[in-house]
Amino acid sequence: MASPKKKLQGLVAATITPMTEHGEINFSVIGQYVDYLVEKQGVKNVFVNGTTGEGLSLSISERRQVAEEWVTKGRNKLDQVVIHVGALSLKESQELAKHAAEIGADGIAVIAPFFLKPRNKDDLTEFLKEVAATAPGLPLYYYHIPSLTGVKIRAEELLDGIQEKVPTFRGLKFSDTDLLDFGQCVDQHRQRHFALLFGVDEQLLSALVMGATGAVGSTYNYLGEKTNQMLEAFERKDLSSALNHQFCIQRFINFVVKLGFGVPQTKAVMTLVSGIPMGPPRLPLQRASREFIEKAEAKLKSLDFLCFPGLKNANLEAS
Ligand SMILES: CC(=O)N[C@H](C=O)[C@@H](O)[C@H](O)[C@H](O)CO
Ligand SMILES: CC(=O)C(=O)O
Repeated sequence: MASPKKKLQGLVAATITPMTEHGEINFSVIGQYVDYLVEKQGVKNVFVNGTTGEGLSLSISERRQVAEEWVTKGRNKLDQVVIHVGALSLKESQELAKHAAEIGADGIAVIAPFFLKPRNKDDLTEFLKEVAATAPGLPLYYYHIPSLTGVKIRAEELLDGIQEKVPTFRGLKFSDTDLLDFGQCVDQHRQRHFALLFGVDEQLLSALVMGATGAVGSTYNYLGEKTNQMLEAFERKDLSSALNHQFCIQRFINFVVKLGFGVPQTKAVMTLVSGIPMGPPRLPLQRASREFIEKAEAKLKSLDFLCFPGLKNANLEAS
């Protein structure tokens, strides 16, 4: 049975899949990437092969290899490695779930199949149950991201009674801006101690107020330290500092969103900030433009000055 003791909390970085200029996975930098997250960003949990990791654009064999590399390189360094195993084919999801269990991952996450879609909560629960059954020792998280899957089944409804059907169910990653739905996930399931992880980084503070137990996101790769400061301020009930941190994060995200922000741009920003080459994305995504990179770099430098007074960020200077 999935161990109930290790609750997934705090920040979870949605990992990028580093690629070479030729579009192959660049496994050689993952060890360095783990160290960077832990040492420079204070982030000790990862969510592998999700949206940011282009998980659905990788082959099953690549997904297995990426998962293995994170588990291996993260050993004794990371707290939890959660592998996203969602796929259009139940068989593929099951294969990936079984593999995640074999390699010693700490949990699995599953998005709703998004081509031939579940019609309702029961169909979706059935799918999750079948995936979960192949990894009975691993906590399972539902990955709710309706803007990308088009599956709009409300999370609050899905949660209702799910543990009776999927005993390893432990929570969800909620990547949506519907705080009524998210709030009701918290409110109606207090006794269950689910991990309710928010996935819209620019709105995390609102979700913390609503009772989020943690967050999974792309920006924690490079704004992890900053976001941790927000979490700490929130913990000590210093809402005005927490809000200042959130606004600082918003200023950057708002700026890049206006330029067009997605996985290719996340890869470029992470390369810039960490110095670790993330490479281009895989088709159909196209690499970020030179213009985007220059503007994002200038913005990061100006925010460094505005939001981190007295803090020298050598990583930015070096890029
Ligand atoms: C659609 C998408 O990729 N969402 C990510 C996680 O779910 C977020 O981490 C965003 O990248 C982030 O909030 C910036 O908008
Ligand atoms: C953001 C996130 O959780 C993902 O990339 O899957």
